[in-house]
Amino acid sequence: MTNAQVTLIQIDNYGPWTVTPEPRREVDLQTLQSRLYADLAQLVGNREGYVFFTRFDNMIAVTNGMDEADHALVQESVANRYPVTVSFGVGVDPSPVEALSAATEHIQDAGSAQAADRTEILRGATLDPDERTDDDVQIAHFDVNDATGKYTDQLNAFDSFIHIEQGYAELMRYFRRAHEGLSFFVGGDNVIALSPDLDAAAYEDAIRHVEETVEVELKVGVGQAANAQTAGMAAKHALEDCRDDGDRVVID
Ligand SMILES: Nc1nc2c(ncn2[C@@H]2O[C@H](COP(=O)(O)OP(=O)(O)OP(=O)(O)O)[C@@H](O)[C@H]2O)c(=O)[nH]1
Repeated sequence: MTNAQVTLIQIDNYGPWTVTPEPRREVDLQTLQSRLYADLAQLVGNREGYVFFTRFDNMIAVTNGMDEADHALVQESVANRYPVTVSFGVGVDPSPVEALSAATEHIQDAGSAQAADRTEILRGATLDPDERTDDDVQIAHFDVNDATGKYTDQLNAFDSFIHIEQGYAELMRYFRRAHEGLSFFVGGDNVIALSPDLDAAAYEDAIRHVEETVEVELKVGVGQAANAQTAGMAAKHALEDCRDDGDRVVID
């Protein structure tokens, strides 16, 4: 049974900061955002979690295994390195959507994303160590079939990008609505999803829907473990099994 611990990461008062005292150079904002993401990926990754960049000013992390003190250390590290701070809301639930909703409520209840006096919030409960199990996190690693042969080596780079993004857009919407999973584009032709306890039929259904709707063919490897890193690595191996055997879905 899954029990996802999801942390919403929000840059504090970032909108006003980007235009104070006047609009800041876009290249500098892009650099700050990508470096902050990279640092968070390391800080959370070193504690066996995953971070997804989503909108960059809001990022979503799978933090099973991290307690409140771990979260506070990450916040402190960001505050020491950057001209901005981050707030964290944490939620736990068998459904990733519900966990993220709880995490979001904690942040929203503390004040607006653009309130100067709402900084470095850390709210919500982490999973009690006694309640942790070896299958709290289900991770699915989706990949477009032969993206290189069909798109990258055939079309111009922008048209390839449109195909990949359309596949992602349809998957993210459908998978959230039909199966309560949260899927995130992670680069190339890859999408990683945080799922509730799903079986192969659910993944078959999602892949069929995307293929029928936007004609993008996917395969998926699925892993389940105590934390995101271990589950994600199992998912990658399952994806290799898909490649070897020509399967669309392999659950580790
Ligand atoms: N983030 C991430 N990106 C990956 C991973 N594996 C591949 N990629 C990216 O995806 C691109 C396409 O690689 P593949 O998915 O292996 O190639 P493909 O042409 O789709 O072939 P098949 O997946 O075997 O059907 C690569 O150029 C990388 O950018 C991964 O594990 N994680």
